[in-house]
Amino acid sequence: MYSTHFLDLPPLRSAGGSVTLPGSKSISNRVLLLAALSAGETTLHDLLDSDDTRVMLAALETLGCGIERLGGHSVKVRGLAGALPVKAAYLFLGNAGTAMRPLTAALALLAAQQGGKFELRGIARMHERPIGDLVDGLRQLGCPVDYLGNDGYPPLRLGTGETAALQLDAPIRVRGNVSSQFLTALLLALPLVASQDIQIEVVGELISKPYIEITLKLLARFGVTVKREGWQRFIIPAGSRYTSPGSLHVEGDASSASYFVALGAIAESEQGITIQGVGLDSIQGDIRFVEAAQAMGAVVTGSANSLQIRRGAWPLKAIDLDCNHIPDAAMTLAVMALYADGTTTLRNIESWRVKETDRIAAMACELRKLGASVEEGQDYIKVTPPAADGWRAASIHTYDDHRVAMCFSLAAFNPVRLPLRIEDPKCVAKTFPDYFEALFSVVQADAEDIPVICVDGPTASGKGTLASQLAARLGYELLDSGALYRVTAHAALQAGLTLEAGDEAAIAELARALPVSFDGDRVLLSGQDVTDAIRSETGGMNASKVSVLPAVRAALVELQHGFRRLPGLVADGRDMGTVIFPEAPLKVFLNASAEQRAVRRHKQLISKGVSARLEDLLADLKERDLRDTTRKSAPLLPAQDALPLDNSELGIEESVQLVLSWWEGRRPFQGA
Ligand SMILES: O=C(O)C1=C[C@@H](OP(=O)(O)O)[C@@H](O)[C@H](O)C1
Ligand SMILES: C=C(OP(=O)(O)O)C(=O)O
Repeated sequence: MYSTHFLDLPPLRSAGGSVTLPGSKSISNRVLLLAALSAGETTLHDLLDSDDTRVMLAALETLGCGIERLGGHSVKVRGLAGALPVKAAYLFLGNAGTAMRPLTAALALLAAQQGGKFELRGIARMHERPIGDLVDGLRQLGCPVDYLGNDGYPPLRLGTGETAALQLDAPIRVRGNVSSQFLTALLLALPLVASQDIQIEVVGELISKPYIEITLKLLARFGVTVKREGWQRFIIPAGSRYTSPGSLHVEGDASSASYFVALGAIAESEQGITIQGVGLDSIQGDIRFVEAAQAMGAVVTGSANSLQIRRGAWPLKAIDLDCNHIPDAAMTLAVMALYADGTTTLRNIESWRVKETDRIAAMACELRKLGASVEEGQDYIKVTPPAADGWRAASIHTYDDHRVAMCFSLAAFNPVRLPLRIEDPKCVAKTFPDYFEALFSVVQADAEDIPVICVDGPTASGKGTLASQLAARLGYELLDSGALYRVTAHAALQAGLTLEAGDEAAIAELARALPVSFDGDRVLLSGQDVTDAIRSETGGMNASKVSVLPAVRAALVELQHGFRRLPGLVADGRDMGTVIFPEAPLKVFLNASAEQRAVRRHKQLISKGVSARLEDLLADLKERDLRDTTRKSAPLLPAQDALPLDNSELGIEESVQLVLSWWEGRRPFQGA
């Protein structure tokens, strides 16, 4: 997951390949709760692992449910069979509607039935998301529910600690026009108390109906068949009781699929995009996003459990669509609309206003930043794409809304090839923590569009620390080119070669196919950890020796270019700005006095328990400086356009901030 403050996407060119989607949020949280309420054990496979499911799992554990993590997205749940071993608890449910609403109903009923008292809270936004219609329904049933903040919103107290008589005779009336999750919550909870037939009557128009279908299908998997009359009346038969199906596989998330369906519709591609884990047999309503994408021009084929998408009509065709049945995936249509041949209208989406943020306002604001014309109404949005010269490089504010972050990433395909900034990319953790990794695995940018920051400088100048900090803050790849020379020298010695000119051709041969890889701070050669061996003083001297050999330097060029990957690169070395990435948009030449560098190296060695004499280190360092600056091939020199940074008197954070401010000055997003 990218936990940076922002993630800059370079303009993207094309896409192709296959992604496997994480499990469906809606199914994961429903089956977790159903398994917890059933008798016996249920093993759930391919469960979503994200913020929303973590709060559900933590809540169930707090309530005394046995949860065993089996690894690889499988979890074994030991059900409570409807009995409450823990009668009082405080539960934090983040911003997960699929945890807050169903747990409210289940715990309110169980608290009344068995004498319990529970407090349910979430993040600030959860306390602005309505729950009054559900609470009204629960109060009709005789459940004590108190608002602990504002009336109609969480936090809530359920139960008093005493039992309360439940009134199951009269139909429970629940409004369905704010969120379908209130009806879902009652449907999931009422089988726990169905000593008689229980009727639910939906008042007003029910929204997001396909989510009720998911609920009914999963209830059936756990042995409860609800009778229904259209969308108005639902009857839970007397004697309903949850029975575990033993094990259950969770489908990939159809709402998450929408970003990759859209990608296939937008991006040029030879092979198209394949989505694994969800397909035409899905029980999730958002699978019908495919029809909307087809209407805009996508060419989609599918099987039970996978989808293949290719670009068809281009530009996309503008549509006018009632999106009430696909409220989550419809946000993706609003971004596809940027590539359409006219104005796209998405209707009947008032529920957007009470989700992770006011999504109609948020989408309108961010689409306008990109240059689109947007009209918003209480329950609709109309998007007209920017004119060819009207696109702007935008910094997309994401409002702690995973879907805003995910759908706007598709704006990086803009025809004028502007980069795009996604603020707070970690908000995708709600349902798809590795969204950007998945995106980068199937999209391509032109190499020259992928930004590179070069940090060159002499030994012990602090390049490594500065470069790795910059890479971490920007979410960029890191190339420690010095390590490549160290590994080459190590591999050459292992192969019985000398590090002298006589073996130059053989070392170069070896360097060309160097089986090196990086795993965080660890350096691997043919999968073997060689970090300590190459990071030693001798390792450094050996690197300096092979690095004077021109054939070796040439052999490593391609390997180094290969590190220029999405979303960007910080390259640390001695000739990054002069030879390897001469067109890099920012080059820093880092330096400090030889004495300062020797002192730092000395401290570093002492802290590792290696004894060393300061005078020796200073002499070695001067020797290396001389060799590096006077070698014939790519001597250590600042690039002409490099910015000098003498960090003799600067702390690490000061240097990092300074370079980040230089970088920001070269980005097009100022004032966004
Ligand atoms: O029941 C569910 O799993 C959901 C129902 C929908 O909410 P509304 O019914 O509030 O539209 C949807 O937006 C949400 O992401 C998940
Ligand atoms: C509305 C959403 O979430 P929640 O389940 O919290 O309602 C969503 O995921 O888009």
